[in-house]
Amino acid sequence: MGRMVDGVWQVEEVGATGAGGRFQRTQTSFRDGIAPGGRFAPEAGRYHLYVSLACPWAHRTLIFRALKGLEDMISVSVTHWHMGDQGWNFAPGEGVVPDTVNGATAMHEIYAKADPHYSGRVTVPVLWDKATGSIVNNESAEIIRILNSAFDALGAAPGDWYPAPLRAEIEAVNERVYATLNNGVYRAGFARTQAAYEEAVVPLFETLDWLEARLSRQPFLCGEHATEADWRLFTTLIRFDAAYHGHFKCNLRRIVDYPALWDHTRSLHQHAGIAQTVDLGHIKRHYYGSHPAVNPTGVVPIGPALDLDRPGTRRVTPLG
Ligand SMILES: N[C@@H](CCC(=O)N[C@@H](CS)C(=O)NCC(=O)O)C(=O)O
Repeated sequence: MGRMVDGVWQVEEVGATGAGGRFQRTQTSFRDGIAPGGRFAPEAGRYHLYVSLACPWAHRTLIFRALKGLEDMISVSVTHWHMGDQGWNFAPGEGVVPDTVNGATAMHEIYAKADPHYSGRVTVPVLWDKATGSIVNNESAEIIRILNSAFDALGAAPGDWYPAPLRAEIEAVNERVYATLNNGVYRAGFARTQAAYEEAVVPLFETLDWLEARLSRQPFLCGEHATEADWRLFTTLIRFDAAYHGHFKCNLRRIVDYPALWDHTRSLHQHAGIAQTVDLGHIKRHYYGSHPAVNPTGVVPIGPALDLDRPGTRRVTPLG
């Protein structure tokens, strides 16, 4: 684990903390879009995704690549699950897909190639442009919106997961889910004080209760149709019982204890192409193995036994 300072990799401890032992996530820095006539134009074969199968933010982008049928248009490299001194890297391992685009052995080389003076965190996902040799975007919330529509004219699969009539509601749900759940699990897990932990974990379970009530009334977060908001929730829910419940001490309840949330999770997991984006082996080995301050032995639990194949009852279709 580490960060870059003026283009040079520096090793540092995982889970950088701020005031009062609170975990603080830093802003991402490459924020371009893909649009006809722009610096980054839509083109089949031009873009490449760097992901970790363990990472919930990277997982969103793999899901959108699958939803939009972009597998042949956008290539992918998958990092090793273990984030050690070199950060995300391509050491050989089960499910690792090496970097055939830049031949990098670690992700910090990709950031240095995009900007030789880059300072900041080296995170996944990264959307890379093979034509200019640079990073288009490294913010998953923006990458999934790019994938949702930028390749439609080139033959991407139909389906708008961020439809105009539902945008305000999607944003409102995203805001709460991001703050208390997607990022809330990290705030609970990386807290260095009892107060910082409780400050994160209490609202986290309030949000799960709120979501359970919502999903008991309607199949998806914004009504009858699945949207981006459901997929953003899904990447946290699918990791919850396997990693966050134990490793990050989010253990008031499990997702399998919430009938509607568990059904929602299984329904999304069973949607075409999605199960192939989920790797619980990478997920468990990454979390339990990469955070020595949280789990010094690095021992990975064998459970839980999750029946992800029990049929979900919600039919996953976008509005548009
Ligand atoms: N805002 C970013 C966050 C991505 C992120 O934090 N990814 C984690 C992996 S789950 C990472 O790469 N962390 C490495 C680090 O912070 O050094 C996004 O959503 O794309």
